[in-house]
Parts: sequence; C-alpha cells; structure tokens
Amino acid sequence: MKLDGTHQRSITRTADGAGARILEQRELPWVVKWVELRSAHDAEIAIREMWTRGAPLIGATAAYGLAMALAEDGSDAALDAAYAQLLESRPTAVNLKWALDQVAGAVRPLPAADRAAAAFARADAICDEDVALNQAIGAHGLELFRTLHAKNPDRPLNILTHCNAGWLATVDYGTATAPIYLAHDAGIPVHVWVDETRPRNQGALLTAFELAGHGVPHTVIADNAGGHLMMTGQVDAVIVGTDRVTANGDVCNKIGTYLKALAAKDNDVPFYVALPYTTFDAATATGADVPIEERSGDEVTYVAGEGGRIRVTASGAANPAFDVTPARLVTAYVTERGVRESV
Ligand SMILES: CSC[C@@H](O)[C@@H](O)C(=O)COP(=O)(O)O
Repeated sequence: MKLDGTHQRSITRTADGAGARILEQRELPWVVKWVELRSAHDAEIAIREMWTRGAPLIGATAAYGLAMALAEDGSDAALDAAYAQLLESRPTAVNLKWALDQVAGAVRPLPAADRAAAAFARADAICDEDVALNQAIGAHGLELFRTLHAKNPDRPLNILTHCNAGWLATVDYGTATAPIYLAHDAGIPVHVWVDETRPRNQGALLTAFELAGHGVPHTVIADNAGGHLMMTGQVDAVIVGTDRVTANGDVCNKIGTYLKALAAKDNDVPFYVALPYTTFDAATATGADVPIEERSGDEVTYVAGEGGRIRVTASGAANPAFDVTPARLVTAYVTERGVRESV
C-alpha cells in the first residue's frame, strides 16, 4: 500500500479483532509497512524500538498490548506481569501509564474470562477518545492561529514545530499539528518551519511527510536554525507536543524543545504546548522529577535516511532523548478545554 501522508488512524484493531495493526515508522517515509502486533511482547518491542512512537500512540499501543496478554491468560498474575512489562518499555511519556491504568482499572473487577474482551473495548475507546481530544485541541488552536494571523494579515502565518506531534504520534490528527491542519483547511495561509529533530529526525522524516500529505507549505530546517529565524522576525509562533506536563506546568518533550523555548522567550515569539489531559501528570510535581530516557549513542553517531544509515562521527556519543522546558517559558497550553496560560 502506498501511503501519501494524508492523515489516517495510525493504530487500529486487526481484521480478526485479536491484535493491533500499526504503521511501522522506522523507515518512513521511504518504506511504508503496516505490521500486526499479536502479543504483549510484540507491543512492548514496537514501543521500545520505536516502530510506533509519540506519547498518545505509545499509550494506545500499550493498551492493546495489555488486552492481548489477557487474551492469553486472564489471571491477576498475568495482568500484573503484562502491566509491568509494558510500563517499562519507554520511561518518559506519561500516556503509557495512563493507558495501562485505564485498561487495568476497567478489567480488574471482572472475572478472568471476561477481561480480554473488556480490555480490547477499553483500548478501542482510548483510541476513539484520542481522536476526539485532538480534534478539540485543533479547534481551539485554530482560533489562536486566526488571531495571530490577523496581526499580520498580509503574510503567511509562520509556525515553527519540533519533533513529530502529528497523526503519526497519536491515533489521528496529532496534537501540535491539529491546529495547523485546521488553520490550513480554514484558508489561513500557514507556513511551517519543521525542525529536523536530530538525532532521529522525526521532523524531517515524519512531520514533513505529514504536512506534504496535507498540502501544508513547509520548510525543513536544521535544528540550530530556529533561533536565527526567530531573531529575524520569520517565526510568528512555536507549537510543540509533549510527553508529559507536570503539576507545575513544566513540559517534557523531545530533546531540543527547551532551546526553542529559550529562543522564543528572548525574541517575544509565543511558545505554545499542545496536549490532551492524558499527557498531564498531576502526580509529578516538577519536570526535575520526570525520568529522561537515555537512548543508544548509535542514534547520534549514525544518521538514517533513504537507502540506509551512514556514520557521521568516529567518536562515541550521548543521547538524552527528552528535555524539560520550564513552565515560565510557556506562553499557553492548547488543550481540548481551551487555550490556557497555566495547567
Ligand atoms: C503528540 S506526541 C508528543 C511527543 O510525544 C512528541 O513530540 C515526541 O517527543 C515524540 O518522541 P518520540 O521519541 O519520537 O516518541
């Protein structure tokens, strides 16, 4: 199947209802491959090795993983073991724990034989809800963008984004991209600066692919270009997604987000964070308490692109995958309930 970047659900149940079908994202946009996950182990590997990624989509995948585990064995012991196995597949996105808690909470009061069906139903509901949340985020973000564009109506609204917080990172529409898609569809001339987002290049590979599929004008930039573009008046707003917003409003997101927020502050460019309630972690006080995933240095020393991987340094590398943007640098949070200055 050819995928042209037009948004669609990035996770569904398999045709027989017993598994989950996901887009294998590691070789996008060069290779389009849908794969079927048939066990909790499959789901764990898909999350850990980033076949699937993005906070809400990680949660949805884990929810189906738990359902698949219960289809094999509906006991308390199996539930607890699969919960723990899936929870440790990636540490930073709080949607993972949220989704596992949703499914586990729904099935625990039930007899073992009834748990799998109820877990699949809960996972389906999580997916449906994610789509609705993102549409609501989009509707509120659209009005925000309309207001911003009215300040400079004679030129396109220049939005900068980091990483991929689009339909490939959620069940559909995306968080940070939903307002962009709706603004474009509403006739607001939008142009997006797409941070390439080293080391894994989710911007250059995934966000650009999505925007092209939707017909949104965009330009991929090196991660280091954003500060210059802001200083020279070429960015009207920054909008990013997030893996976890803590009780005080700190924002954990893909490495490099913090530097964009600093540059935005210094240049009076509004910095927006799009999130559904499933990404808000009221139980964690500040960003300093969020576990930051440390991934393999190979993701830095090699760059993957069309035709394979090339080595870009002979030295070793460190690879912290997320950073924390302090709440004081956030202009507003774009949520399904509206645009808020604090969480
Ligand atoms: C709506 S997705 C928000 C975040 O999860 C996204 O911006 C991000 O950082 C994804 O990181 P990834 O490491 O690709 O899973």
